[in-house]
Amino acid sequence: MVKVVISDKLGEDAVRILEARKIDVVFNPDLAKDPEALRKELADADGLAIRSATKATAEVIANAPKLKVIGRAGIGVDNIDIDAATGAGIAVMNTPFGNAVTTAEHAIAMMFAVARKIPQADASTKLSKWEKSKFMGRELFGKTLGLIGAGNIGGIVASRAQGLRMKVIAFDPFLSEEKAKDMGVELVSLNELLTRANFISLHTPLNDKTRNIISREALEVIRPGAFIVNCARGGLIDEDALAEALDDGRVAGAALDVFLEEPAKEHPLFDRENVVVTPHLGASTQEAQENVAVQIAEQIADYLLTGAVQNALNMPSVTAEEAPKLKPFINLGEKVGSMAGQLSEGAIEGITVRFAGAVSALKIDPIISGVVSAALKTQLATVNAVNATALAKDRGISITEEKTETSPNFGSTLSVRVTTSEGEFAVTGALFGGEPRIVRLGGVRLEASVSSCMIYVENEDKPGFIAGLGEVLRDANINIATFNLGRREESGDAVALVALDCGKDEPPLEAIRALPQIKKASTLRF
Ligand SMILES: NC(=O)C1=CN([C@@H]2O[C@H](COP(=O)(O)OP(=O)(O)OC[C@H]3O[C@@H](n4cnc5c(N)ncnc54)[C@H](O)[C@@H]3O)[C@@H](O)[C@H]2O)C=CC1
Ligand SMILES: O=C(O)C(=O)COP(=O)(O)O
Repeated sequence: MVKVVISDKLGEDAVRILEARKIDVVFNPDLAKDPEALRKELADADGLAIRSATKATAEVIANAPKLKVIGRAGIGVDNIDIDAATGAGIAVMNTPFGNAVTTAEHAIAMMFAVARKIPQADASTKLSKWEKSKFMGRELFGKTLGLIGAGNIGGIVASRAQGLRMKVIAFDPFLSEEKAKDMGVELVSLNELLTRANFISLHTPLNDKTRNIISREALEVIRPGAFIVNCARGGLIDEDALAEALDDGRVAGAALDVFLEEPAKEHPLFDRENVVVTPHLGASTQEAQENVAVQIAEQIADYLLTGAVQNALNMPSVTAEEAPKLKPFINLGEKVGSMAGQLSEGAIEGITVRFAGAVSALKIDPIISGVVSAALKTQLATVNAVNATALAKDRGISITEEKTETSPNFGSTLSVRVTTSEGEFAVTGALFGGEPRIVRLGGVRLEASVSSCMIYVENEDKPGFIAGLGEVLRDANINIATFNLGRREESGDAVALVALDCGKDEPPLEAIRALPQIKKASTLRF
């Protein structure tokens, strides 16, 4: 039975959806705080569903041998070691839209809260102090809001702020001028944003480029009296430098939902009058939590049960409708790619995948990932369909795709040409009744199914070869399962693809190579 561990406080709907799809669910939010217990639970788990409290570190991933998918019920994935997951062939998914409105609303609420000192006034009034003159605030109308990051959440914040008649500027190097114009947002440099904005709101992911984007230097040039709102990630702000800027009045106030270390039960910034804080509540509304729980449970179940991929950060998307159509071609691609990889000699420099016929109309990225992964497996132990194309790119191996709508003799064919330092080798396959068949091998036509232990032989097309090969295999007590021959021309070069019942035993390659007509012999494993 497929098993999914939920180690964070996800909405109950997630359990209901997974169980309805006959998945065994372990729902234990305490696991987020107990890495040892989490590791034990993950020893036989296929999926892991989390929010921000669980840290899916390289160590956690290394101890989860069956894990196939990590689903983040939310947006930020900085608590997941994506490189480690990719290396282990684990899909990492999030729910990019489910909590975006809720988080944008929280940022707007925090902007009001800090500008009008609402939490402080609330606490004081409840203590019967009625300090009306103490809580003089600032108006948002007509002020400039500077967004650092204007994607989903930043974009929603922009539209709400425009409704409040704020002027919105943004620093976002990945946002086009055209999109910014559509949003009614002026794109500026970070420096210009810091010097112009009355309010600054952060909405980028946390990564190596954005860590400490509000640095000590940034706080030195910030417009005096500006307010800072952070509903993205704690690591975006240098918290020590912010404390100093708040103390000397350069920053008028800060509203923080997120902190460098969470849970933040004690924090130097908590003592300050001009700081408003919430405990990472950005996504915490009933609506958002229902959305993300339902979405991630469906995405995880779809992936584990049908192969459909939605909102993955480390692999191409495949819809539930596409998945069953793609599955046989992914399987074919793996066989053809593996055979081409195993039969090529020298360091792989390029892989060309040619799609002919009906397959060319399908989504080919997942098939290419399967081909590349299988072809590289002879050279790279850690390659898998999730990391294959990235790994190939890293190593300077070119991946080329070619498509043609027609395939003269078959409904569809898939050809893989592997180019190496020594030359090139091409294999073509097709589906017969949904099963992979090799239909062309090194330029020679034949027709062979693929089995777990095979030998590939190139020989001179002369009488006596088959008898000789049969004798060698008989002497080794290895049964021939199927024998497929093809040749370039009469009495020219021939190839044979022989399936053997050899289990784990190695075929007697040296004896085969010693036969008089043999030019080349290799073992193939699938
Ligand atoms: N407080 C909370 O509970 C929540 C926090 N978040 C945080 O909000 C972040 C943003 O979420 P979305 O808007 O949905 O993501 P998004 O991916 O739609 O937008 C992020 C934007 O940041 C921009 N960006 C990336 N690198 C940048 C850089 N170096 N400088 C400036 N801009 C940069 C991107 O171009 C993009 O437009 C998430 O990554 C997450 O960490 C998200 C949901 C809830
Ligand atoms: O979706 C996000 O990125 C969030 O930060 C929300 O975090 P949470 O699910 O509330 O722990």
